[in-house]
Amino acid sequence: MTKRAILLANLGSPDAPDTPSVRRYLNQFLMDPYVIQLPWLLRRMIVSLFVLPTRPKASAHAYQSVWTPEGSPLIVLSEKLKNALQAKLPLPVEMAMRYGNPSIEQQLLKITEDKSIEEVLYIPLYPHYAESTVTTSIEEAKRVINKHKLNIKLSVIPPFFDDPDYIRALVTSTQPYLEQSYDHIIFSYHGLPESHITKLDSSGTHCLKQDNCCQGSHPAHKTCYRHQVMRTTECFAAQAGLAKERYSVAFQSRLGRAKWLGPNTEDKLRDLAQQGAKHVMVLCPAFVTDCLETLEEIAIRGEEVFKEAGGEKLTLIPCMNDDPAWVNVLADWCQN
Ligand SMILES: C=CC1=C(C)c2cc3[nH]c(cc4nc(cc5[nH]c(cc1n2)c(C)c5CCC(=O)O)C(CCC(=O)O)=C4C)c(C)c3C=C
Ligand SMILES: [Fe+2]
Ligand SMILES: [Fe+2]
Repeated sequence: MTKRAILLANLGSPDAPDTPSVRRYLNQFLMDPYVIQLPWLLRRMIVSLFVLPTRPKASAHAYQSVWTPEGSPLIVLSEKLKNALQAKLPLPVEMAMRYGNPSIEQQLLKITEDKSIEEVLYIPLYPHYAESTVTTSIEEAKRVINKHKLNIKLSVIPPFFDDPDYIRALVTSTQPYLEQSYDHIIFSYHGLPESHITKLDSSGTHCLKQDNCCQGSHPAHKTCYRHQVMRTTECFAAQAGLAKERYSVAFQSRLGRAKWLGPNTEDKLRDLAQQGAKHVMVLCPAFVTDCLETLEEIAIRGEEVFKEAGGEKLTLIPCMNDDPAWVNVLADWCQN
């Protein structure tokens, strides 16, 4: 039988919540051509002239508000997930970050120290397809394998946005919150520039051409982030028995001047408060582990926006993190 190891891959955080560390992290992250999809010189100019002079300080401040004694929430929670999965499996399990540490290079080299490993089952921890998450993680793993001539087969778990096991785990981990009383739930997904989606539509006539283009089936949906988040929402609502008027979809974390997917989460929070909602709950299914974007952007800043507009309470529904239902799903995927 093939001897296999598991490598979970998440996005990554700065090494520390200070301005120089955040500057290094943002430089690595935003100079990735899959993230800012512009020619190198233009990307270099935008990152150096418009992002690095101011954003590292502001982001460091945001990171400080959620940093834990053990480190960045994203890294700490990813590590917990890895440990919970390792406890269920007789195979080596490692966790790597696309940006920062522990790097994909470091972890693939660690795995292949055991010369009997023949295959790495690679799990990018993103339910939905995007070049800025899934593709870049896979390409980085391939680069490392080629660079070090590693003698392993890389098998990749594809985006699992409508996988029934994933949906069931998401509903199970959310259930205690669904039982509370609330006015509305926002499914807040990380946003994307619209061009990241339209450029992958080989027909050139489908993606984002109409409001309802993401419904039904179309070959372009294999790489359509918007379709995939709509499917997750639809499957979740069906499984949890959520009525249509009790939830909506919005997109967070917009950056820069390009046109991003909408509606924007902050605008949605304001609208809901102005329509009289007092208690909103926010679920962020684009992330499987809590991170800056959930703990700071939604639970701290989102709550401020909601309250300033007249709302009373915002509840962030935690990501699946190391919930046993999710760990069991991952363990099944690893064994089959
Ligand atoms: C053009 C910029 C960005 C794209 C495209 C993008 C896509 C994208 N990101 C995630 C998941 C995460 N992003 C996180 C932080 C973060 N994202 C961007 C920019 C883009 N993301 C920046 C600049 C940052 C850093 C923080 C900041 O300065 O705002 C994180 C959290 C990291 C952490 O340490 O906690 C996650 C997770 C997805 C899923 C996605 C595309 C679908
Ligand atoms: Fe991001
Ligand atoms: Fe679409």
